[in-house]
Amino acid sequence: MKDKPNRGAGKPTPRQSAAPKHSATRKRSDSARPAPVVAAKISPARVAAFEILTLVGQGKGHSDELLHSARTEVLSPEDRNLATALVMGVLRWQIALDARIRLLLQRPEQRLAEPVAIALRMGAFQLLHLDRIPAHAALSESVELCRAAGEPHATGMVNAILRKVAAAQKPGKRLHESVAAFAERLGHPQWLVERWAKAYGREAALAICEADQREPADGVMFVENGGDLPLIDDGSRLVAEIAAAAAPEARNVWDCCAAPGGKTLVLAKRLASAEVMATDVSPKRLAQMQARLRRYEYAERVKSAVVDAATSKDDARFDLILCDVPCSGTGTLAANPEIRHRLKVEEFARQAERQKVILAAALKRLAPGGRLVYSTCSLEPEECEQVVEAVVAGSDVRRLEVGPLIAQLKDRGVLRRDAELSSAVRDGALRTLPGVNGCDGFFAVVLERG
Ligand SMILES: C[S@@+](CC[C@H](N)C(=O)[O-])C[C@H]1O[C@@H](n2cnc3c(N)ncnc32)[C@H](O)[C@@H]1O
Repeated sequence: MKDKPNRGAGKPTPRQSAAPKHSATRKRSDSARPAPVVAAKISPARVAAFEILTLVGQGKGHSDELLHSARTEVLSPEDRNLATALVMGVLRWQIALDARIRLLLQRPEQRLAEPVAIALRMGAFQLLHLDRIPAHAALSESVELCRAAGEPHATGMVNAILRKVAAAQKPGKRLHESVAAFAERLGHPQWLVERWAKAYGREAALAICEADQREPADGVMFVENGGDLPLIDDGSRLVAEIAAAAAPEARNVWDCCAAPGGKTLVLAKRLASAEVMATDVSPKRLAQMQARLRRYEYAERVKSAVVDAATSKDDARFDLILCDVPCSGTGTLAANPEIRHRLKVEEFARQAERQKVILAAALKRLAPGGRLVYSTCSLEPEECEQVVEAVVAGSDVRRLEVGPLIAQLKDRGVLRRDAELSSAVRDGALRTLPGVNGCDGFFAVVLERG
């Protein structure tokens, strides 16, 4: 498991909640509401998953936060596991599930009410992807969720569709599949996967989609994992290890977009005699980072503050700056499955604008001869190579190759010798791809001030 920060999840108020109406105290005379007997037929895990999926769909919370909130604390460990599997699984497979469900509707173009759509997705996900759930439980509890959510008229349709899903064969992988076909089969927006196929090739795009549909696994890239080091994705760790290796003698280090602090911890551990300043624009995220840093003795010396890296008037100079900018996060869809449902292509240009401002401002704080690592967890060239090109053009900053730094990390026994990273270096920059390099998709480039 990754050492997730304590996330203070926003607790939806009863008015916000689209939870199935299963109160045991509901009056029988209220015919517009489900009878209390319905509540007994739905497991607490499915009720919680339904509520969380509703909130995520309404943009009222992030799945990870909601799955670590009071909403799931009351569940038994087994129920919490099932709720997590349902929420993350439905978010990962939603596009593929909807496509399958649409084919089974009498009128495929009809728009389903959101509670009905969620009940159907949950049922279809269990039938198609969870081996240990009996089909009758997946089916009947989805029907009851639909009824309890105030959609009793749709229960017959939910029942009929899920019976057809259960009766049909599980979707198989076809030999000759178009990019559009595997994007849908693997629950991704077609436009996004077509971009990846263009940038990285069809096979890599397929590998990315497949990796995004799996639970994130523990890392295998590094010799030492956990213990004194944070358990973070290998790609994230690699960025921080490269930054530390880029300036081993650094005395002043600035992690300018630091929260929740995974890379800060690696920097503090590796650069044991450096002063490390970790800042973030978000007070809430900074507080989460501070709580996390307190768990590591060696991070006691890390100073932290709320700072907008784009507008800070401070003129202190640093030997090493890590500029791990906010981004679309398309390299992290396995851990953040809902990103794909909200993303619009315009987002990349919007992100790029603020990334350029942050990078340009951070570069001004780099001491002569100092090094800056610009990184993202995005797969999109607009947020990666193109930002660096735009900011570095005409400046006294030059790009350094990451290949030799990766080799050094292997020589020093930090990275495993057999870590397959030759394909992760493109044009001198780090470019990891999910499903290809065994970690999330990260981009990093090392810059040096003349
Ligand atoms: C990708 S996350 C950083 C992840 C972090 N480096 C880690 O490894 O745990 C980007 C962070 O940048 C912060 N951020 C966004 N705009 C910023 C700005 N103008 N100045 C400083 N931080 C900013 C966000 O609040 C977010 O915490």
